Amino acid sequence: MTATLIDGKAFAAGLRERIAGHTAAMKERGITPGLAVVLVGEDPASQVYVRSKGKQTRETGMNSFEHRLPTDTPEAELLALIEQLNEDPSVNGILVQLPLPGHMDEAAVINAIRPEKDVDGFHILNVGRLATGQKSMVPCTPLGSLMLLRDHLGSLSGKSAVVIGRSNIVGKPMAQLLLRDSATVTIAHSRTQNLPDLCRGADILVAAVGRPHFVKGDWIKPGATVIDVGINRTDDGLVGDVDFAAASQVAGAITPVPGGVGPMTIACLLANTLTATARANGLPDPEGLTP
Ligand SMILES: Nc1nc2c(c(=O)[nH]1)N[C@@H](CN(C=O)c1ccc(C(=O)N[C@@H](CCC(=O)O)C(=O)O)cc1)CN2
Repeated sequence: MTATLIDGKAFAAGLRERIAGHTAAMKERGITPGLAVVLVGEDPASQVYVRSKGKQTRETGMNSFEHRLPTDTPEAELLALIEQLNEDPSVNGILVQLPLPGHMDEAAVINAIRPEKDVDGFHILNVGRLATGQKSMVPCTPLGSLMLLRDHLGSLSGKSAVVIGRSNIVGKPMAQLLLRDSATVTIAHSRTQNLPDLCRGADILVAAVGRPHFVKGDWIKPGATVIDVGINRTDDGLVGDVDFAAASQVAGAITPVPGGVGPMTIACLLANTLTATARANGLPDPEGLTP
């Protein structure tokens, strides 16, 4: 392997330490940040993520409120819970774990969260604010990826970036953040023609396509920085969207799976909760936690 390993697990641990410091300072002023996480159903991966979110929230000194609802919960009941959390002053951040059961309208549920408590950054107002360069809540996985990129590369200005994937959770906001840092951004997807050639021109390659080992080693520009957002459970265990063994012979730097972008997602959720708490209390945004 010739590429530098971008250690998201270590970076996330450092970020959580800084968040714990900010949280302790807030608590001295009588303010305790609170994060409410809502899980509908019993998806095994979601249960693991929600458990980790609660644990890490408590470890950083924040209040954690967990709400678990059965799979067949009527949407109206979930919306009523969100309304209750919107009104609760001890709750600064609200997250509804995705995916939701099929009978629920994801957009309606997300948009029921008060935008200033939308620590996922998925509410339509936060999406619009991010796209227009206004102060917003920023989706956690792209925010974490941006932090890793900046830490490794410094300035992203003028770099050529290709984002593979156009989801609302990762691909689109990732492209917005890269653009905001003055990278030249292309969003690619399953219908993009000549994808390997397109990727070969990228200084920064973000793979968020949800297919194991989709990006091959010979798609990578020598020396490029590769961010693998994929989390694919296979018979060989958890693998990313990038063929790591091959890509790490060509790339300049690469995130592993596990231990790359994944741990940054929850750390950035805590960062967003702290930012939401600061804003709710008329305090400046804590340093280094927002783009
Ligand atoms: N409301 C949301 N739902 C979902 C989001 C989200 O940001 N908001 N993202 C994903 C899942 N997710 C957090 O919810 C998440 C995914 C992965 C990890 C992580 O730490 N991954 C580890 C591996 C953990 C494992 O063994 O499974 C890693 O990559 O090292 C944390 C959070 C979908 N839903």
